[in-house]
Amino acid sequence: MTTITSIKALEILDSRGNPTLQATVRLDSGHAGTAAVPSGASTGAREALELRDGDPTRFGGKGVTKALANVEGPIAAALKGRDARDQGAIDALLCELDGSADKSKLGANALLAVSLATAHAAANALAIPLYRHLGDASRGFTLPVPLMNVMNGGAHANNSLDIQECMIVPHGFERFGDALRAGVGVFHALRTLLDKRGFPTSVGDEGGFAPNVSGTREALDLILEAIERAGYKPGSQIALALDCAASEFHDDGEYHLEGEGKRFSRAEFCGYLAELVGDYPILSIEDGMAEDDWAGWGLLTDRLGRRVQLVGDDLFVTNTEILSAGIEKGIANAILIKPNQIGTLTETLAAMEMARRAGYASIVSHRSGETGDTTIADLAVATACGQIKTGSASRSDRVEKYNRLLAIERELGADARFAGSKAFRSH
Ligand SMILES: C=C(OP(=O)(O)O)C(=O)O
Ligand SMILES: [Mg+2]
Repeated sequence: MTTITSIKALEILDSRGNPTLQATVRLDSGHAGTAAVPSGASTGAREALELRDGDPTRFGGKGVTKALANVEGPIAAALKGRDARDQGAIDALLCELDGSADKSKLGANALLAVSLATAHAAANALAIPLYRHLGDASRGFTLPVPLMNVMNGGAHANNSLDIQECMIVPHGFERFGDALRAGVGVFHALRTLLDKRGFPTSVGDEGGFAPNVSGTREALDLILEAIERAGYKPGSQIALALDCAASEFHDDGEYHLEGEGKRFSRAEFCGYLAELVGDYPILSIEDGMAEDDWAGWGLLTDRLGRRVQLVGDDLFVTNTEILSAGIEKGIANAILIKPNQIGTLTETLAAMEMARRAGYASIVSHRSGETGDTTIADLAVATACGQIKTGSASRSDRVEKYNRLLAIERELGADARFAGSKAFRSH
């Protein structure tokens, strides 16, 4: 009933207009599962490789013809006849087929599209939602707190803001739907406020506004004002989070905030972030130091690790080998989870489990180049990790994930739990 009979791939477009892969896995029962892979802009150097064609005359080298051929060729041949319910064995076979440390032979995009589509196919054949197929009903299903990126900067917009993401965190609510409604209310209030102050209200890659503010503080002041104008309490109901994506402005051992005209040593940048934490209700800072500056990460964790969530994205790239080294050294206290950084669902779940055992939080995340695929919403609920980062409320590629979470909350009814403020209590 769940034996794989065929695998097909389709080149589709992501939210930046670049080609990406969608795979469909069919089973002998007649059921099928489809999934599409996203694509990052501020990628970590140690991410699994996204296979691109490199032909500059077609989509500037970003074509996926080779990855598509790998799905329909060697991957389909090897997986035909396998049981889609055995995700671990399917993913192990995918890794074995590729055989490289960074998935560069077949491409992490080819592998992930098939890995996720297999999970969807199995769930469909079993007639259960994906979160039930991936999760453990005995642990219960928990809706995550949304980390909503309302102000875009860095590699995600062409404005003056060096910090890549300024997010709102609606954690002080009883239900996911209430938290989302509050977050969206702030987004609308921020649009009105920016318009009033003469800023453009066009948006960046993740759907947040992208004004030319004078620096991080002006961005955070505007967001705090929007929270109040929307009728919510900053801090206790809606807090703030940052993704510095600091690897993007780390050069020659220094951190350069070009938009603010400032350069910092690692200790000074640590001090800059500590002052922000002192002055604003910031719950979480992602990539506050560059991925190759582990000494900086040590400083930052010593200074702020007991007060705020410190998230490794480019730092850990959803990779258990790198995460275990970080845990050993005691750096950061949370990991961002992006399935396409590692290439299979099983390896993604392994990173989340390793984090959980070490007391590190996991935040399931989109990429800046997205599709309508909503797998990450089910993944966040299935693992009860408590947090999801999937952009703002103004682009359908982001809204799809929020709408999927609303549907799950409705479906779970009285069994639906919301992670709320508890998601941040470990620090
Ligand atoms: C989502 C992010 O951006 P990208 O997909 O460009 O890495 C991020 O850095 O957390
Ligand atoms: Mg990041």
